[in-house]
Amino acid sequence: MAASGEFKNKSELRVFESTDELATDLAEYISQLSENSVKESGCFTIALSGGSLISFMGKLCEAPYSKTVDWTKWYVFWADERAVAKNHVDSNYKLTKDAFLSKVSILSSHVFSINDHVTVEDAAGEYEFAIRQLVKIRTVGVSERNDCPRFDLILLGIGPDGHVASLFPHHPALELKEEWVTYITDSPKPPPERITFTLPVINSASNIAIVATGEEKAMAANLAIAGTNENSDSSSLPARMVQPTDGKLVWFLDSAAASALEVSNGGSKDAM
Ligand SMILES: O=C(O)[C@H](O)[C@@H](O)[C@H](O)[C@H](O)COP(=O)(O)O
Repeated sequence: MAASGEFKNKSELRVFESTDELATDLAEYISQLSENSVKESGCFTIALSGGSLISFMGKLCEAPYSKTVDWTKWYVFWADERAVAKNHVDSNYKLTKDAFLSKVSILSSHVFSINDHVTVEDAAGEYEFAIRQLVKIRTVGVSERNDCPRFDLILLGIGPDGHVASLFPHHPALELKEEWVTYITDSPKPPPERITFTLPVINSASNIAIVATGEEKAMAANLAIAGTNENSDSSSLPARMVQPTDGKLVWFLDSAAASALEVSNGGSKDAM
């Protein structure tokens, strides 16, 4: 690791010289959380996003993790999904299935993909209902501060515009307080119809990781991490609104994505 450090609200920043190093550490991080959650509650609930993130999870499919992770205890969800058929090249489910799910032994009954046969509105409603049932029986934990699900880990990417999941700058979906899942029909990043966790659900997770690689993410990552201007409109940068209420946030950046970070302390980037 090139640098690491803790910053505001006990969040952690990890910067890597290469995406390969990042992927190695991300696999170890996820496997540790899985082990701890299985010990504590008998299962591991993880929500994934789309984009490059999934390729960085590839090392989990290799030794030692392929054998040491207790895959049968995993419950897989999506923090966001594009409203396309599951075999469409834009589908986050397809991306995850091809690159990850098909290579490890997660039970198919533990994979909570989003219905692609109904309208985006109905699919969002069904997905929230499914999560509510799992919260009721405590397969998914519940936040003590609100009635939100408390996923063991939510993995997010970030767009150059600072979006996370399918929560885009200035979008009214950022304001939702009661809903767990919502849908949008006007995503600036194609495809336009998407289903997404709301901020209360993201922020109720026990652990949140945001993975950013490449120079085009550098400005957004800096603004979200340094977040110096408290008075600025936070909805202009959804990633800055990721603030776990009672959990831990870890940023995984490669050196290109970390290149605009204004904070640095002898290379440790921990003066935030
Ligand atoms: O389905 C999606 O589009 C996403 O979940 C989205 O939030 C993604 O994670 C970011 O846009 C980063 O994507 P990249 O890592 O590919 O840039």
